[in-house]
Amino acid sequence: MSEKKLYNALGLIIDPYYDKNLAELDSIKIFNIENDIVDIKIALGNKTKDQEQVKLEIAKLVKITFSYKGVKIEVIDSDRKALIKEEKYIYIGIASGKGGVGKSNVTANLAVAFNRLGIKTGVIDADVYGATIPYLFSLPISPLDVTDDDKIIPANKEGVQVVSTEFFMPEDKPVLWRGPMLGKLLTHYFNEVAWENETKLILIDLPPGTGDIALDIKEYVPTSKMIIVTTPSLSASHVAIKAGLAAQEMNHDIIGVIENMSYFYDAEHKKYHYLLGEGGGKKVAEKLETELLIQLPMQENSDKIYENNHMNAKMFLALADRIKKILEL
Ligand SMILES: Nc1ncnc2c1ncn2[C@@H]1O[C@H](COP(=O)(O)OP(=O)(O)OP(=O)(O)O)[C@@H](O)[C@H]1O
Repeated sequence: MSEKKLYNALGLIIDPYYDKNLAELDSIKIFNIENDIVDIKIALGNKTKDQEQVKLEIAKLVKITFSYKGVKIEVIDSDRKALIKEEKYIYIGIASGKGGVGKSNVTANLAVAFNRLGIKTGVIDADVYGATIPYLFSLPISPLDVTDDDKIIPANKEGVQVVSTEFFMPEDKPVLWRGPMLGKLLTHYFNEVAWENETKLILIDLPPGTGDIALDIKEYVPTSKMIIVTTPSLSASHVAIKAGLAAQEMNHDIIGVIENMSYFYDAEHKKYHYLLGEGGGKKVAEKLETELLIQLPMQENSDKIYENNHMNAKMFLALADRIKKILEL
């Protein structure tokens, strides 16, 4: 009887990694008691600190509350694939290193291009400090609805499904406040979004930087891939290389490099102007031993989704098609 009670009580312990209890997550894989020693084999999220917390809770319950002599706890499967249902999607992080290189613009327009190719795509705007995706899509800023089982229903524009921290951030809160909120929100974005049926790709607009969240995605989606955005300039490419190398160290598979704002084409005089220099994208691709996927021109009024017949829209279609082939979609 007490065995059953202990098993039930163990099931109520929360795995902070998923913010769900062990019973819901079906985490207890083996539960055996012999000679007053409880033997537990358990599948947990991949974060050491969270694992230690769960182990401590288990030990307290077994030894103090239920007075067993001893407990053996083994984490047998920290692979979240089995636990996160959304692994059916391909997640692609769009990273840049330096801010302002057009990462959000690329993410939004690439998502539209994938949809135009018939590949249903969602966007997670994880750039808390410069969340621009909702504005690029002209979406109203208000909290998104949730389903009966508490999943976030993405906003939808141009066939692209969008979730953004911006929808949930009170306007008057300072930017500093956003950091602590981020982990919590990201956990939701990777577990609790009601993406439409047949969604294949999820693009993640990452905050600029070479560390923290950009790389932490691995914590949420072990299989996520990366695209690095840079401009041709030395300063941007230098930081992009750092971001890419750090991502590779975390075993992220880098699909390739996008060079944005590569040149300005003066149609009247039929002349190309390389305003930000040349060669940044090529250099990043070489260093990371990956492909320079495309060089996108500078455009006036680029804070938008390009119309179907716009030159940049055509280039984004070609880019989406290239990525589709690389991913064998
Ligand atoms: N191809 C382009 N031609 C001209 N301007 C561009 C181009 N791409 C982006 N921009 C402009 O550059 C600015 C920065 O773009 P965006 O917000 O997409 O960059 P970002 O890398 O996501 O920046 P952050 O990470 O700081 O949010 C915007 O004003 C955008 O309109």
